[in-house]
Amino acid sequence: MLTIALPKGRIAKDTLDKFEKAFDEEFVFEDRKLILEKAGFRFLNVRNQDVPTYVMHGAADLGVVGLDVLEEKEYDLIKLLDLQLGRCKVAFGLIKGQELDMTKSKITVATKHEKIAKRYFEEKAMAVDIIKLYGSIELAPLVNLADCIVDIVETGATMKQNGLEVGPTIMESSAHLIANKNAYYAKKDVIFDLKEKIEAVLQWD
Ligand SMILES: Nc1ncnc2c1ncn2[C@@H]1O[C@H](COP(=O)(O)OP(=O)(O)OP(=O)(O)O)[C@@H](O)[C@H]1O
Ligand SMILES: O=P(O)(O)OC[C@H]1O[C@H](OP(=O)(O)OP(=O)(O)O)[C@H](O)[C@@H]1O
Repeated sequence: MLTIALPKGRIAKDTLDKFEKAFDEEFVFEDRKLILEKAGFRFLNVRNQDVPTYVMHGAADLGVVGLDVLEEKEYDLIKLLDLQLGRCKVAFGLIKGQELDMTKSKITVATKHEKIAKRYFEEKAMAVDIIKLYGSIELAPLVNLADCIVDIVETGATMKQNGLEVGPTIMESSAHLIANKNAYYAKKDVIFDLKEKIEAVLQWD
C-alpha cells in the first residue's frame, strides 16, 4: 500500500486524472471524506501547504506539491518527478503604470510566499518589509497595505481585473511528486513502478 498526500483542489483533481489513466481505475474522493483507498493506494486530501509535512513525517510515502511550496521551507524530501501540472509563476504584481522602485530606501511587499520574496531582495541587497498574507493578495496595494505584491500568476486575470500589472518573475512552478526518504528506500520497487507508469501517461497527454 502506498499513501499519497494530495493538495485539495485543482492539483489533486489533475493528479487523480493521471493516476486513473496510469492504473485504469476510477479515483474520486467521496463527498467530504479525506481518505480514498483503492487499488493499493491510500490518497489523503490535505491542504496544499501541509503536503510536505505529511510526507516528511512519514504519514504519507509520497505527495504532490508545487515547487513554490517546497521553496518556502527547507524540507528533507526526495523530488521524484515533475508532473507538469499546476504550472504557474511566482511574480511581482504592481499597480498599473508603476515600476519596482529599486532606489526606494525600503519596499513593502505583501505575499503568501515570504521566503521566496525575502530571498529576492537579499540577493539584490535591498531592504524590504514583508507583510504575510494568506489569500486575496492582490488587494494589498489597492488599499495601501503594501507597495506591491509577490504572488502566483497563472493567466494573469486576477491581477488585471484588480488594476495590477504582472512585474518581474521570481520563479516558475509546477507540481512535483515528492517522496519520504525512508519510504523511498523501503518501497523502492513499487515507487519506481508508479513513477514509470505516470511518466508514460505524461508522455501521451
Ligand atoms: N492559478 C493558480 N493559483 C494558485 N495556485 C496555483 C495556480 N496555478 C497553479 N497553482 C499551484 O497550486 C498550488 C495550490 O494552490 P491553492 O491556491 O489551491 O493553494 P493555497 O491557497 O496556497 O493553499 P492553502 O490551502 O494551504 O491555503 C499552488 O501552490 C501552486 O503551486
Ligand atoms: O493568474 P490567475 O490565473 O488569475 O491566477 C492567480 C490567482 O490564483 C491564486 O489565488 P487563489 O484562487 O488560489 O486564491 P487565494 O487568493 O486564496 O490564494 C493566486 O493567489 C492568484 O490570486
